[in-house]
Amino acid sequence: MSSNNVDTHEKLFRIASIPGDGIGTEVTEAAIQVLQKLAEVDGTFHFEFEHFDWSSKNFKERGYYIPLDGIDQLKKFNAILFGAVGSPDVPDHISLWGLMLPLRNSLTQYVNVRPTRILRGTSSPLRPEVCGPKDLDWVIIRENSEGEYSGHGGTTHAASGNAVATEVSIFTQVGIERIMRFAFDTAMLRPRKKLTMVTKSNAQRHGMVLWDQIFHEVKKDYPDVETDKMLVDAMTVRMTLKPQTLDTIVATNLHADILSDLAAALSGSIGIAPSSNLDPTRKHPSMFEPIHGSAPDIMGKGIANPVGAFWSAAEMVRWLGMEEVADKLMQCIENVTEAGPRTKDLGGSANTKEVTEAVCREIEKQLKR
Ligand SMILES: NC(=O)C1=CN([C@@H]2O[C@H](COP(=O)(O)OP(=O)(O)OC[C@H]3O[C@@H](n4cnc5c(N)ncnc54)[C@H](O)[C@@H]3O)[C@@H](O)[C@H]2O)C=CC1
Ligand SMILES: CC(=O)C(=O)O
Ligand SMILES: [K+]
Ligand SMILES: [Mn+2]
Repeated sequence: MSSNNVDTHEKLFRIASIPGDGIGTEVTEAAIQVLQKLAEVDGTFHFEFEHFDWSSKNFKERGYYIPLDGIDQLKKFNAILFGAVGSPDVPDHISLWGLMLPLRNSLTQYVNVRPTRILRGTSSPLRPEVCGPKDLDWVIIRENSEGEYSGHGGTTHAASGNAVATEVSIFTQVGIERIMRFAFDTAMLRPRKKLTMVTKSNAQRHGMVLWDQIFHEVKKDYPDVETDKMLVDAMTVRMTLKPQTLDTIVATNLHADILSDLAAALSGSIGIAPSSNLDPTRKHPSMFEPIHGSAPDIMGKGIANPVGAFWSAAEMVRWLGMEEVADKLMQCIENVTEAGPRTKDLGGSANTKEVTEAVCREIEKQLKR
């Protein structure tokens, strides 16, 4: 069927786009271009994008990131494509708590899935004998709603010259159990059926001990999953020196935030790493974004690697139920990481636009019916 002959049976997906700041806007625009090309060439589904200008620039003018009815507006969409938030002229805790974290919290996106592997044609900065192309293939399941990013705490006594600040981590049985079950379910779907749980339950003696206990309980329901546990400090060593011993990983909000940036670097670049902020109940839309931030050091230059945003878009397509299309999009992305053009972080000299156009050409070539 030609793309100008619209069939009423074609699926329509309504996507909210929140590009945010810095390179978030650059890679989101690129991802939308790729998704539109995908829909056009495949011809069995459509995307309708609505753009939300919830940026730091508008925050400075209006005094808010998300308008009062903003979360309700988002609830009408099938999914959300997010860029990044953060600007040198707004304190980072204001921008993160003005946009990113309220979205994850209000839409009960309690899981953050962060897969990492070495894409075709790229390599790890680790020595080849430590990490060959197939030696790093992980999925990090990050708790995305509580823990160290609960936002509870305060500052007092500032005027006394001895300020007191608390940053309270909150761990709940419900929150821990649901992330554990998601992690075990994820491990079950992977060939190695292997789950490593990360905590710091030697020094953090309450919340992390509860993590250990609940992990132990939930494990009984998954006899086919091979498990082990690591303290987060030692985990950084194992990720770096024995990457092939890991597969699925579950960790708290903070620990997994840090470990996933490390994972991205070990797989070649922060610029390729995707994430899915999921509401597994599907009551609310889930949100897809590269794991990187707004990268003020390279914003406006047009050189950001869009691959992390493309991979996130592929995960969105998968979440919307189109497994095969998602796989094809990943193949197209990897055909480009393999043959080039590549951006500077992957050792090339191409800009965002050139990589985006190359992926669009691959889609034309590979998906033409
Ligand atoms: N989910 C979000 O919206 C996140 C927002 N942030 C915010 O972003 C701002 C900058 O944070 P940083 O700590 O500098 O982290 P960052 O991820 O923005 O940048 C770290 C380094 O990686 C490079 N980089 C990141 N993405 C890249 C890409 N696609 N292509 C090529 N190079 C890339 C940057 O140029 C920089 O040198 C801050 O305001 C921070 O709060 C940070 C992380 C996540
Ligand atoms: C905030 C942040 O760094 C992240 O969600 O990855
Ligand atoms: K991001
Ligand atoms: Mn992060």
